[in-house]
Amino acid sequence: MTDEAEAATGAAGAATPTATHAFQADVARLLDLMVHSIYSERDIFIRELISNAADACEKLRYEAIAHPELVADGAPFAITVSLDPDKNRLTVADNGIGMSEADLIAALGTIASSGTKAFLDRLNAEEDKKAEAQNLIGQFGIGFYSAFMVADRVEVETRRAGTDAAWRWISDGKGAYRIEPLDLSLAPTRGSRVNLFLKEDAKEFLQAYKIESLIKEHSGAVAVPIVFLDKPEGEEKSLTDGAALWAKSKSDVTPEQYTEFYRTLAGQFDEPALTIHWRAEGRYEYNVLAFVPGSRPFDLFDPARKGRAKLYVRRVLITSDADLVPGWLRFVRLVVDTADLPLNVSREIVQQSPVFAAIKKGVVTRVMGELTKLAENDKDAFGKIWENFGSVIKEGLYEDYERRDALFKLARFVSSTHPDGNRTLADYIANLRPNQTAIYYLLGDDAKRLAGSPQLEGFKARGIEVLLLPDPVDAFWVGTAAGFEGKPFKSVTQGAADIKLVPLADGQEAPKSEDVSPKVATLLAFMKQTLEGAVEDVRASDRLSESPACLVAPEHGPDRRLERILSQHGRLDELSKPVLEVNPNHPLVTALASRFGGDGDKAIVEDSAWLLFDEARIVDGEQPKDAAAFAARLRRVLERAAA
Ligand SMILES: Nc1ncnc2c1ncn2[C@@H]1O[C@H](COP(=O)(O)OP(=O)(O)OP(=O)(O)O)[C@@H](O)[C@H]1O
Repeated sequence: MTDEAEAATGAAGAATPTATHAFQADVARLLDLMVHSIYSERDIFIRELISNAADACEKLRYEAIAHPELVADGAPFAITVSLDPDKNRLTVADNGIGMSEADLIAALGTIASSGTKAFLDRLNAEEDKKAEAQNLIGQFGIGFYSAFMVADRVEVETRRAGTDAAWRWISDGKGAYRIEPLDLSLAPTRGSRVNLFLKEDAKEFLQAYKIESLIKEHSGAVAVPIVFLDKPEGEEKSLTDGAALWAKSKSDVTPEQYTEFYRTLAGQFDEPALTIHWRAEGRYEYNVLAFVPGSRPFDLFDPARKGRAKLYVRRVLITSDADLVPGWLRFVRLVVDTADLPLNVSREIVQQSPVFAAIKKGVVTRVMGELTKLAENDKDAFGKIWENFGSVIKEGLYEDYERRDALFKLARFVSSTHPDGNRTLADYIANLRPNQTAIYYLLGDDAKRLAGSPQLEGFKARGIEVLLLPDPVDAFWVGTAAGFEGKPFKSVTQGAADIKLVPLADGQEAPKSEDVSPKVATLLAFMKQTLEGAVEDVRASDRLSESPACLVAPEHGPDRRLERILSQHGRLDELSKPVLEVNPNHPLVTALASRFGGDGDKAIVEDSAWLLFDEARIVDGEQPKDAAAFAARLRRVLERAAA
């Protein structure tokens, strides 16, 4: 304990005794990792503490709108980082909101940071946890607890703005922390001081040049000025001015500053894939700085589908969680600052105002415009964005009717003829075959497996391109979209294939399904009878050329993939029966047709009908209908073949 700490405990301890609290189990686990491991990326503690200090200042700036007395001392917001080499101490102090005793218990004993939660989830999912942690830690905003990577004791001295009580939180990061009252004469006037007593192997963080360069590198874009003191009673040195980057003109901002700012904003430590910075002028005026991340944020597929957008009104942070982009753009990280919204109403009311709606619309239009421009001018850069976020942007095809056409122009697809992706619908239309009347697609859950689907064979033979749609959202937009450039979307697994009029790619004439031999027709009728209850129909196919059979949905039934998704989510009780399409020219089918007759042969044909049906299910990614019966049939057929 520091000298001051002892004095304070002595002075105020009599009135309110020191209380010891155990850390929440998850925190204890996290701390154990911090305390016992040496991380190559432990530098990050400084950016985390500065980011908390900046948040504390922004919170107070907001509260002071309704309660100006909270900042009556008139001290400008600042973050001070100071070193005391004799005491082995590094301090990050702020004059922000501060914490009450209850705040301390709620904030510094539990997992508050979403980044920390995600980090722990990843660890849970990994086998070799510690080794993995080392690689991961820099990518997550793991918050306050990162202090224990470099400190063997942390003391937080804090006073909630506007109150007359101050507290000291003390922990060595080993399972418990204590909170004791702090004499006001030793406490900050408002805000917090986070004192780190550095570990033996972390003395490098007492070197002024090291800390200065870390702060400039990681926290240069923080919106509160940062001051540095290399020793007690040393001279204050201003490291950053806390000017709002978004309010500067583009020519005054370097790419490094944009990247730093993106990292603080996104809590993600890669490079932004696209930076969009503009000032809107006209009816409403606002500054926007928006980024498309270089990689997927960990919460991209959270059911809440929330983004991270900061709304400032005249430099006062109103909320870090503003509803400024629709769900399908939730990966865009952005700041909007405007003078056109009122400051003296609640966060909720601000976001219900027509001005807010107009800004939101302006933001979405601009982001869409920039994405479209990038797609035209730099295919590779756009391709990377699409790879990370295409499956999210496609949600807009379903949800945002107004922007659907613009989104269709943006969308990229993998197709049967272009397995590497990057196909636009315009490319598709330019590649239509003679007499082709629709844009064909195949839904599934894995583009690679889709590429091998038997349902594609007849299309391939005719050189018809088929879009392979592997994302769950595809099943929804494709079912509601009217089409593109006058061509409807049509599933290749639904109804009869209407491709007879399209000539084969090799110029040969395709056999027609209606021309099947009487023997095959009899076989199909028998198969239908055998599979009764499991299929709606058994019929000759136009879409197969190599495989003997496949399953498709009835003409007016929903796509089978859509049905499966709905049933997995409990929104459909019963799947509709599929149609088994059989290739009338396949050697297996013609052989079965000619053997069909005697009683013994009937048994083979029965087994074959079920096996073909189950095989088609397996190829579609499903289980055989009855695994034991499937195994018995397969064995019987193999025994015969081996006899
Ligand atoms: N300097 C500070 N002033 C006031 N409160 C603080 C300070 N530092 C931490 N806190 C409180 O402790 C909580 C936990 O901090 P931590 O850094 O672990 O997560 P976080 O900052 O909430 O996470 P995120 O990085 O996702 O925003 C904060 O939410 C805040 O309430």
